[in-house]
Amino acid sequence: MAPTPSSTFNPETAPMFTPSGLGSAYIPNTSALNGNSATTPGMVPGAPQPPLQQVVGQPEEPFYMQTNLYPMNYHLYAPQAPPHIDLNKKANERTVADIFIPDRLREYIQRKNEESLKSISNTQAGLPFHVNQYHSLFPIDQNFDRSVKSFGFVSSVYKCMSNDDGRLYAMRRIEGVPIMSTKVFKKVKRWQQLDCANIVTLREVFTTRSFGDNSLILIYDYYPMSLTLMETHFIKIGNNSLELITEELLWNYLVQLTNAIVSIHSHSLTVSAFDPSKIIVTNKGRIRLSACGIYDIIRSATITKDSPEPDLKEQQQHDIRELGSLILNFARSTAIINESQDGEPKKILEQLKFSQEFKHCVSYLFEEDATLARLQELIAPQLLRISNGLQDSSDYMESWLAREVENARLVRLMTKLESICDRPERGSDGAWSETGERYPVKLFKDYVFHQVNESGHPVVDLTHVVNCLNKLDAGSEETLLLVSPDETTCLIMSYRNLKQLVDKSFSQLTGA
Ligand SMILES: Nc1ncnc2c1ncn2[C@@H]1O[C@H](COP(=O)(O)OP(=O)(O)OP(=O)(O)O)[C@@H](O)[C@H]1O
Repeated sequence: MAPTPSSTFNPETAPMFTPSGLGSAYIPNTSALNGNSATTPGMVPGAPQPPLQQVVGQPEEPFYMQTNLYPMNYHLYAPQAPPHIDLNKKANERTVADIFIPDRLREYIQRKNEESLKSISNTQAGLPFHVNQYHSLFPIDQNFDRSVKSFGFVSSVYKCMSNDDGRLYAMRRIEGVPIMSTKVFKKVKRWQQLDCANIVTLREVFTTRSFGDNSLILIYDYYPMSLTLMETHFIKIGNNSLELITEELLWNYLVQLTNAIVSIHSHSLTVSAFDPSKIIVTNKGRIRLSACGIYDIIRSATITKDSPEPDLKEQQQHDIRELGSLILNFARSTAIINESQDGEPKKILEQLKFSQEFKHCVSYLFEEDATLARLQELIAPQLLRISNGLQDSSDYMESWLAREVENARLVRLMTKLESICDRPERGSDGAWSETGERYPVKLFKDYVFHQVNESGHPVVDLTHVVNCLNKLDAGSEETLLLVSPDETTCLIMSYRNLKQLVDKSFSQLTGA
């Protein structure tokens, strides 16, 4: 039967515990999940609490310094979320799953990782083994569409890996662009300098014959599992359900695209076209312009000698109208519009069930003298709402990141335990595992992972496992009784001593 650890910790006599690297941070106590109901910050569960006057009686000393008198609760999980994020359940409502990343978030991240790892045989796909330093090409164009509607040339997108830095990139190949001189790349440097959260960064542009033709290649940052706005709202791909278009969503898009356009214009560049198949959704509600720089290159490559250089101001004004058309088209797709009113933005907007502010803002984009400065004023009230949502989302992610940091230290500890115990090459060395310093570690592993009940049936209790590993990691003074499987050997040890044995054995293995 599994022995029960006895708690003999005495805070009066225990040495001060400040694990290296963790400093003396104040870590408040947590919950029933941690296997205790202690409520005083900085106290070990079950330990007597300091008398109140001890805290009140020394006002000159800050509270966190007083907690140094007691071992920190490093074997406990830190509380998971800021109070305004409703993750906190009552102690009796918690399960061990609560200390791991929520299933939906985990699944989402895993699917992204799987997407990043997808590969295909180059010969089977008829793709080159490498294009300059980029290799492992994988087509991410789900439509297998060879139309020339977007740029006037056939284009395709591949995921690829760079041999230079081992990172994944999105490679856009455009077939047959007549590039006669490097002059057509004159604006590329400016595009590369853009640093905006709503623009996919352009990394490199070159031409290649690797595909057996003259292809123009543009290398962009890669966002796994992203879909275009068209695919998100209008074209069903695989199991994806089409997302409903609401006013809130369109405000969201308008704010993000305004951010992109402001950044592009500030570099004396232009968007040229707000094509919904060239805007990708990289996360819930997060959009990015995905084909930056292409229109400039194609325009320079196909321009005839006598055509005048287009006026930058006019082109930027055109961008604002294009943005208006994109948002208007999305808005009108939510209702059946009287076709006779077609073409008149104001008349179309009148027929839609959107707020007056929204209609006013969208119709402003079609005015002759519309400016980005005024547009930013019109969308300002929405910014607070959107910024609030973004901050909540970032807090939520950080809280789960904090959990994963806690879990990651257990993985490191288990790696140490696994490396130390049952090493086949040390089988003949009795001092290594069976009788020497490693023996308590081996018994501890049994105690943690191989519990059985009275009838000898396995007991799998994840809370017990997590608790024990956390206590070992923290080197808690709590003692536990370790019993050999044949019940002939019993050892009473503290987690602190066990931790020393684990560290010593691991150092011996690594030769540290
Ligand atoms: N930087 C990127 N990272 C990850 N995926 C991307 C990136 N850029 C585009 N994609 C994805 O590649 C796929 C193909 O993009 P593309 O621009 O070719 O769209 P399309 O609808 O096929 O348009 P076209 O008809 O012009 O080929 C889309 O699913 C898009 O989400």
